[in-house]
Amino acid sequence: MPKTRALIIDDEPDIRELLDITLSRMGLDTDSAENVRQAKKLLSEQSYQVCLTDMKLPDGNGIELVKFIQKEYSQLPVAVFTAHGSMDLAIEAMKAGAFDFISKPVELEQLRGLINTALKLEPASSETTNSKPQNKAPALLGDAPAMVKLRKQIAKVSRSQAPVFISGESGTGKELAARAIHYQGARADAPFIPVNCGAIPKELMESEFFGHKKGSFTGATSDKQGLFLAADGGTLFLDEVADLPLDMQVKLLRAIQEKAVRPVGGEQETSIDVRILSATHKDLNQEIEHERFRSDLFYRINVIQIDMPPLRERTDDIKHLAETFLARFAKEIDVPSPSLSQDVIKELQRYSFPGNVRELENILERTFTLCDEDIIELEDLQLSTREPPSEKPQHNTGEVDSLDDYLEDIEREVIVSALESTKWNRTAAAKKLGVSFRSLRYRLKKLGLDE
Ligand SMILES: Nc1ncnc2c1ncn2[C@@H]1O[C@H](COP(=O)(O)OP(=O)(O)OP(=O)(O)O)[C@@H](O)[C@H]1O
Repeated sequence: MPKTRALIIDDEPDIRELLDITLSRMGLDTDSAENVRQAKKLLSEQSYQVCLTDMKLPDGNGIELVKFIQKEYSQLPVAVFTAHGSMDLAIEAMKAGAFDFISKPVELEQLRGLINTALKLEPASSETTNSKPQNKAPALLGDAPAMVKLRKQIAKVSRSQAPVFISGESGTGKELAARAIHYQGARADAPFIPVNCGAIPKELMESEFFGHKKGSFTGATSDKQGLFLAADGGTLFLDEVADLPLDMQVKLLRAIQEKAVRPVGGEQETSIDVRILSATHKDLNQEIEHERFRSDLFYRINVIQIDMPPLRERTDDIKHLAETFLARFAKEIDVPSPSLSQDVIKELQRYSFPGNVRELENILERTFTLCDEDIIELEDLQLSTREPPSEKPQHNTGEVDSLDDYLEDIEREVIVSALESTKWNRTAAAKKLGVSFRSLRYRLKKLGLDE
């Protein structure tokens, strides 16, 4: 079997030698070039699996070379060396298509990590449909041109280590897109850690992100790892990133730039290798204008931006999405999937869906639960009477930790009481509760009471 081959481009002989030794010890064959001209020649003669290039070369610069490789050898991951602290060039290189960057002086452990990640990349597929299973990431459905473009974009950025910022209205599938990027990329076997930045109490934030040492504050009864370390080797998804308080934004920026974290109450920094994906439904430019979000952090996390299209702009996808959701609900309780009447489909296509795909999913779940017929008709849908959902509350102000859990507890209590009073006769209990048998069966399953 041919050995894996790497191309090293740097005009300093010492660096070339150091890289050559390190990569050879990792079992790679290497070639080196001291300028762009030599590099292009080697690229035309040999096939490489990874390429490392310096930024400043005697006859050109690294970014031009990255662009050239992107165009001519798009399968080849190329990483650039940057002077320590010159984040601007690193970001520019990643925007141009570099797979990653590494600061000089090169830390060998970081270099090995980078090479290993690059070698895990499978050849890019030209596939833009969703027939390919994305193991742990549910498919991003939709054949509208915007969705086809989006999946292409995701396939491309999943081959890079660049931070990606995902913008889009609530419920458009931002988390789903983040999962797809992670599970299609070289980090798929490492953890994907999603964190809702708006849901962490302010005073616990630092410890949640960076961990803490036992005894560092009241309540710290043991060491805690923190989200960055939990995501080491994998991806940290900062959902609702606009909700981070300003002081936390500073600390986060530092951790991302230094690629290291220090736990609360700890002395030592630990290096981390985490890809950062982030999202918000808010307009971050506006947040920056109002000084609620730091522009330096935005610049750092928004190396590549992906925009999720709202559902009302791709109405042709609604029928397929709706049928897929119904089939899933039906499968969960092992009944045949009902179909949608033409009027229902038209009505759904007319509706503006302020809550996007999540709202469509919720509407259908409710309709499926309440309707016993094989065909769902307009009156089952009750769309026109629906109020657009209001903004999600940003903080829980009352004593309820989660409204969903709270409502589920009430639902469970009422159902159990009805079942007890009917000696667990589900048909009689459904009647007593004024719901259909199928609806009760669905709820029992959802609440884990179906045993
Ligand atoms: N294109 C799609 N195909 C299939 N399901 C989708 C699609 N887009 C969104 N969904 C589903 O809609 C729901 C909401 O998606 P998701 O949580 O990813 O949205 P979001 O943009 O992150 O929402 P929020 O801004 O509220 O956090 C999920 O159940 C998800 O599976």
